[in-house]
Amino acid sequence: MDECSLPASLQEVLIPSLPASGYYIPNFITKTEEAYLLQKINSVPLPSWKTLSHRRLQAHPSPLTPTNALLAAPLPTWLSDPVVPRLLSIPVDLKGSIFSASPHGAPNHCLINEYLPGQGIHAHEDGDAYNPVVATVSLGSHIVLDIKSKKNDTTGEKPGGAQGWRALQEPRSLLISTEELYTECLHGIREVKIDEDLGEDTIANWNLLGDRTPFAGGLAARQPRVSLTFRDVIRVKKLGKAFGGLKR
Ligand SMILES: O=C(O)CCC(=O)C(=O)O
Ligand SMILES: [Fe+2]
Repeated sequence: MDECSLPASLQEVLIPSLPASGYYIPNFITKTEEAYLLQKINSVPLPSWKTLSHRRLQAHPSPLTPTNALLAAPLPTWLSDPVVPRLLSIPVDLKGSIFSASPHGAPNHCLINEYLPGQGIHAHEDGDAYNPVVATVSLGSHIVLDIKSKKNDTTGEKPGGAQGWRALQEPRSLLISTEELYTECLHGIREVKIDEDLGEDTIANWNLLGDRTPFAGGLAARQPRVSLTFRDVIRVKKLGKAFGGLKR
């Protein structure tokens, strides 16, 4: 079977144990769409990749400027279709989409990260260049995203304990982080080849997974994984302005 399955509303796929709104949709894209996206991503000219010490990265339509603005340009169609219209078709609480309240009503930027087994990303926040919604599609492998609160609570304890929370993202799934999950928490991916201790008590979205069988033994070996992270950059500069005004 090669079908995607969408919920009638995002509320149906809210991850209940996270500190604020996180949503998880398994099988958000099909295997055919996953293969197509991977083929397009891997056929870009090599200089389009920015190689970092623990992953490599493409930014579409372009990297942000030093002042965190986006030079106005559409996302490439191969990347936005069908993912973005599908994402916007899911209502939140039966009205509007998860991007309705964001400045452009839709994502205008996508960072593509590639991780080999054993690679990851340190705990960080995505910051205020973006409207606080990030929609991540996973290709090629599962991953465990570690989430922790930035602050201690009033009792001096860290919400979520020292471990924080863990979200398991299956290949072809969509994970959305918004509200305090975006603004008050850090997220990262451990640099391991095998994810361990996977189960109902340790994985926040365990009951929302599409297929728990690959993780039922509590262990899962990672494969190369590519993530598409769609966001709305708040400041967009028209090209004429960015180059000091080409019009006379
Ligand atoms: O690959 C992921 O799922 C996370 C990537 C990420 O946190 C980022 O690009 O800011
Ligand atoms: Fe991030």
